Amino acid sequence: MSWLLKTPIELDRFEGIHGSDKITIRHRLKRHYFDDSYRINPHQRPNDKKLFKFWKNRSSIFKRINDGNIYLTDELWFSVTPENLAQFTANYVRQCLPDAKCIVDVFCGGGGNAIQFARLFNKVYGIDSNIDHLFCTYMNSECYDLAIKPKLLCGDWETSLKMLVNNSQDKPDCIFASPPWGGVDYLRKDTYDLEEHLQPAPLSKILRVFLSVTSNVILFLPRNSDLDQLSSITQELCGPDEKCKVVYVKDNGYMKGILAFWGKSFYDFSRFYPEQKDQASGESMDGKEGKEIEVKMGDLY
Ligand SMILES: C[S@@+](CC[C@H](N)C(=O)[O-])C[C@H]1O[C@@H](n2cnc3c(N)ncnc32)[C@H](O)[C@@H]1O
Repeated sequence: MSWLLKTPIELDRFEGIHGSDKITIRHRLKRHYFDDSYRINPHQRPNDKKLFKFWKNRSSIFKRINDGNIYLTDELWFSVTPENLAQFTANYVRQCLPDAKCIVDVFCGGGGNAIQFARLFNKVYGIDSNIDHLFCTYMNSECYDLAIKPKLLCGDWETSLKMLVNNSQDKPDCIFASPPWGGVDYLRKDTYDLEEHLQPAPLSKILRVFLSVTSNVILFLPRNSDLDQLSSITQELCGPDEKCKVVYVKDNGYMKGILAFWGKSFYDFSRFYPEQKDQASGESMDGKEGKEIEVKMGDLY
């Protein structure tokens, strides 16, 4: 079993794994490394036909995917945040929080967002309960030439976040999360119920936990999310005067979802995007209306 000792995986990039979990996780990571599990051959269609449309648009997921060094599980094909959008989000957070050092990406998946945050912030943590996804984040970070690599925590979102806050000297300045929307059927209904369908917990629970750590929170949610619900949950948790800013984000002309922002630093949208005023679909800020923006490469550099 000497290969167990020789893996080039930097296990110290995986934080807070302990006891028997630690041994299982290390073993899994090493096995994936030596089997080269989940590496995408960009020229070969996925076996599952349902993934075909994602494969056709693969360079919008990771622009470097055609170099052959990107890793995805079947689930990640449709859940990684497209690179333009992840880049836009990271740039926007950087502009709004110029002094921020530490960002936590809860539900980090294959690293779409975590990688873009790591380009701009000193400390980035990624949390996910799926070790195969964390392996993909690790490998994908390698091919993005990052000076700062995300630190990864494997475990349930709430326990891992608490562990991070209690055991680390880094105080999160902002939490970003792209929680699972419950599969590709999320558009079947006109309005997406954020309390009933969001996983792994209702919006109010996720938001309550996040806001107990930092007042700067961003969630990536379905485009048909119930905005009245967003508004009432915001007021219930933050008080009647607090606001949630909603930005509708498009990529390639296609509406990908909404970014919901909590925290005063995120309010003044038009300061950064005066040219987008004509596209605004409302005055935003109270969670009932939102602005719409086409995400482009190079925004906010
Ligand atoms: C939509 S994906 C995130 C995609 C990510 N933003 C990216 O760009 O790659 C949601 C992730 O949540 C993770 N997840 C689901 N339930 C979880 C839980 N209870 N605790 C932690 N992670 C969880 C899944 O494994 C999945 O990787």
